[in-house]
Amino acid sequence: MFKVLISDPLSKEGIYPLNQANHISIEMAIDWSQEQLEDRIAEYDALLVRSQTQVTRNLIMKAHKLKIIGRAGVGVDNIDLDAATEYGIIVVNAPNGNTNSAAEHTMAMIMALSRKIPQAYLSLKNKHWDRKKYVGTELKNKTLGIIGLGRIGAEVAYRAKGQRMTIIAYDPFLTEDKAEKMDIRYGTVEDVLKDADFITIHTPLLKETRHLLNAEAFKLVKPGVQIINCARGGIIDEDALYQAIQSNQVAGAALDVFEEEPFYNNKLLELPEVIATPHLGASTFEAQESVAIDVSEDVIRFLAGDVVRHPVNLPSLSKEILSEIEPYFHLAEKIGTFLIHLTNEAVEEINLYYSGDLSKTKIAPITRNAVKGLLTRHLGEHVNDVNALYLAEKRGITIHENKTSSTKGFTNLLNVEIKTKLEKRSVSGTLLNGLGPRIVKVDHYSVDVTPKGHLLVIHHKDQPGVIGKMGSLLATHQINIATMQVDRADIGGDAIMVMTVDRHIEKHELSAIEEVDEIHDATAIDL
Ligand SMILES: NC(=O)C1=CN([C@@H]2O[C@H](COP(=O)(O)OP(=O)(O)OC[C@H]3O[C@@H](n4cnc5c(N)ncnc54)[C@H](O)[C@@H]3O)[C@@H](O)[C@H]2O)C=CC1
Ligand SMILES: O=C(O)CCC(=O)C(=O)O
Repeated sequence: MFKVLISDPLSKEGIYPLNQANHISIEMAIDWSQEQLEDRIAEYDALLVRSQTQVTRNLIMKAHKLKIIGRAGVGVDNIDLDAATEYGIIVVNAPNGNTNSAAEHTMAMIMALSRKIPQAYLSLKNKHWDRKKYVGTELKNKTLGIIGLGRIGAEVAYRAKGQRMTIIAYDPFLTEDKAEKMDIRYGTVEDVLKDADFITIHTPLLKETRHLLNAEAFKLVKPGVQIINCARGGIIDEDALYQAIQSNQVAGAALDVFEEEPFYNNKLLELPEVIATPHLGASTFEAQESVAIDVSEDVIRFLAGDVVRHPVNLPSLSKEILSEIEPYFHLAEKIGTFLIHLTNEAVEEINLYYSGDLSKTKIAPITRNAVKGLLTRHLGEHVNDVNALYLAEKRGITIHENKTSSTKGFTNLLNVEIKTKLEKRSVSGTLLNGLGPRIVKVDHYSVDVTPKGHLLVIHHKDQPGVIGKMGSLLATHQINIATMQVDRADIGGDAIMVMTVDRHIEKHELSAIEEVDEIHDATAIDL
């Protein structure tokens, strides 16, 4: 039974798939303090959050069973992604479910700001009928500057065009061509700051976007500009915004997000030019149901061993590419496991050569599986495709991926080579149509081995009688041979035997094998 902990309010309808799933139990922790979370997190396999729970390194370090963190929403700035990756925990989010709601909220904020609706409502509630104080600004023919033209930014652009606004946008991925197709003006951040009557932000909170709107930026804006932030607190320097409003450089601001959340005191709210909502951009029934369904389904998929749809700390793959490369994951991992048993030295370099069909496909996920196979022998089962490359890099192991056209007669071939201070070892494998994975080369020896079960790899001198001696020796230890492959460099030279046997071979049995004169070494590999 997998235990899922939900620590922020999620839509009941949205978590229906989790409630229905076999082998999954759900526990709610909406009212738990951070200390309670840290005390109990070790019991859970999955954690589902919105933006409130702070998934810190400290929490992650205590989450010994945790395999997946689901963020019901877009921004993952409340999750320590580096720590999650380091501990092999996959993070998934729900990037599409709240786009519409966040864009609609932004439009509501732009209109409320331009027509001073919240201020007028408050005044009326306080029994004042004041029509002079609340004169607004039309949106028609005004310029809306959008910083961050991703999913939400683009939806805001479409809607603002409905208000007959002119749009200027900056996004590092926006090209002039794309802007032209969307019928908007392409500009730099400075262009947006200088030309816009309203500026709305739709970037994630990142190192590069922290305090993107700061005192320097407010010096560049059109006097009287109005600012909207429905993305993340911290993208605007709140002190600088306060000063800019007080000096009338900025006429007003509509804020859904703040540097510190939740808060009960923020000096910006003392300014009559500022209107605000408590992080409500995604708070609609539709968005909440949709994001909760998306993360619940990804958690179910992941716990069932299937591939997730919206990974944050792993590149996501289209269905087509995944179905093409997934069969190689198993082969790559087995090659890695086989190979690491051929050396007792520390690996310094891993070279992967992809040829045939493999040279035409996306190889990074296959590499991760090979590295996972290589590292698991010494680092244990916590190595997975999320942290394999990170763990290799931490250990100073360099990884080189190569695509080659030479197929050596195979339609697809993966050759993995490791280098240590003293030696270079390599194993190649292929996926045979209809027959599954095969190991076809061990160093320079050709073999044909199904990478499955208990293997015994023996390096020996090519002499009459060695194979017979091995058969009798294994028989005295009650070890049954299922398959055997032999290859040699030259007649009477070095040779290899790769056997599949019916059970795990113990250390003392390997020592007995190595006592045979013609045998150089014997290695047991369980795949
Ligand atoms: N208030 C709320 O309840 C909600 C807030 N959000 C926030 O909105 C943000 C945006 O969401 P989406 O549009 O779905 O994400 P997205 O990933 O589709 O778009 C973000 C865009 O920002 C751009 N960007 C990154 N750095 C930039 C920079 N320095 N300058 C300009 N553009 C930059 C990216 O290239 C990308 O196109 C989220 O990261 C989240 O923090 C999202 C949903 C609800
Ligand atoms: O969970 C929420 O309501 C916040 C949504 C949000 O900010 C996001 O999806 O990035």
